[in-house]
Amino acid sequence: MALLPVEEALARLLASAQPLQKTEDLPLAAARGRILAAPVTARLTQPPFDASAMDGYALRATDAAEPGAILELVGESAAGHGFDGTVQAGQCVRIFTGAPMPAGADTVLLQEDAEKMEDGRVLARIAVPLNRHIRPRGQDFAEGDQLLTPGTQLDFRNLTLAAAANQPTLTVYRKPLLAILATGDELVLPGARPGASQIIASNTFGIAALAEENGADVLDLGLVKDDRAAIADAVRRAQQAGADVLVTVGGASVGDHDLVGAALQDAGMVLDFWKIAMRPGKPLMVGRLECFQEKWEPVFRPETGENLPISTPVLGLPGNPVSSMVCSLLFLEPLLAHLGHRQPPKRLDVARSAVTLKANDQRQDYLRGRLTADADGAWVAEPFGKQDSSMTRILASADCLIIRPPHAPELPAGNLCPILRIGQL
Ligand SMILES: Nc1nc2c(c(=O)[nH]1)N[C@H]1C(S)=C(S)[C@@H](COP(=O)(O)OP(=O)(O)OC[C@H]3O[C@@H](n4cnc5c(N)ncnc54)[C@H](O)[C@@H]3O)O[C@H]1N2
Ligand code: MOO
Repeated sequence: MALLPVEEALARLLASAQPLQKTEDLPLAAARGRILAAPVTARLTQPPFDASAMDGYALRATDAAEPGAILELVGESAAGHGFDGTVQAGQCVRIFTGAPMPAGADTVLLQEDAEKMEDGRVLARIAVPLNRHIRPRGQDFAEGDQLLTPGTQLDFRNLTLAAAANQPTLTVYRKPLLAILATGDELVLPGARPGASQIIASNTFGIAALAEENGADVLDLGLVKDDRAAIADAVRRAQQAGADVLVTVGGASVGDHDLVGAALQDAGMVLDFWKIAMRPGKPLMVGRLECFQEKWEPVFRPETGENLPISTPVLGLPGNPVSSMVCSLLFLEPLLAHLGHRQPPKRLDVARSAVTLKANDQRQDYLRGRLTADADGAWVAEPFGKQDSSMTRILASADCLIIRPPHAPELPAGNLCPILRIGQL
């Protein structure tokens, strides 16, 4: 059977999954990184009044048209305490940054350009043009303005704006819930003393970290033995918890103990595809669990007028840690972004290969490599000599995956090749 190309597999996975519509209201302080689900509208006009942008004196520009004008000081306007009267001809009011402009005044004399005289009057050393250092009412936004649109990822910039718009809570999309199930009789948790033939289960931790970086919550279903009934039972736990995505780890290949595909189908998974033209990660399995939970409302599609049942995507990842992580980067990350209405990180880049890359076979290869910058600041990628998909230490040292398309001819050193950046972006 021909293996499915990576791009086609990803397109099929994304096409079968609908962005989640569940929302929640969060206080501003808890909303960082979340995706807005409803527009943010200004609940007031900002600034709410004409305000001074500097410390100085508010006056009428016609009174200080020439340097050397002398003005009578009649009061003070401070932030939070405006001046109640009206500035008349020949008068000025002490004013501070952010304070309301008093009625009658139409400009501000900077404190550094003024001199307080012994008799209490104020000398303007310079001519003061009209409207100096005034922030007009509504300069930032007006009540009712739509300031942020759904789909915006909330960060320090737009959270400041939402707060200024007097919105104490924001409606955001709920985080997708990813359930992770690791299978294998040989697995024990980190910290345990492994018996003969046992190994430490590491994949869950990397997958969970990547999922959380991509805006998901994680439900760790723990370690499950190579047993169809036990695996199917764990799948039901994921469904009962309302998981939006299920990831299984291990048991995806063809060995006698690779039972995950059968167990998932026992639990109601409809298989979409299995085995991809990629290395590492060939045994990746993708399917859907139809769900019957009441809390999962059907999705209404206005384009077609139909109600679709919610179906939960299932990714069956291969057990080798590097295969698991490469499949998570290529498939789980874009899937979670799609479900959560967010943009996945921009990992695709190009680099010059530091070595000659050999001709490739039919599987798209993702070689773990190190990145350095050349004298011009362009990336140079060097693959590690060993590419075994069990080697976590090499994965942890890798800054990139060098992509070798199917049937790519030999690429002499110094030529450009596509890469996925996997270190700090
Ligand atoms: N005859 C064939 N054998 C294999 C094929 C094949 O096409 N024909 N494919 C190979 C490829 S490629 C991969 S990748 C592996 C994937 O196998 P499985 O998904 O069935 O994974 P397991 O056999 O369960 O485990 C593989 C390896 O990874 C370790 N493992 C499993 N889970 C974890 C975990 N949570 N944390 C850390 N390590 C884990 C497991 O102990 C094994 O060493 O199959 C090849 N075989
Ligand atoms: O494709 Mo497996 O993922 O070689 O290691």
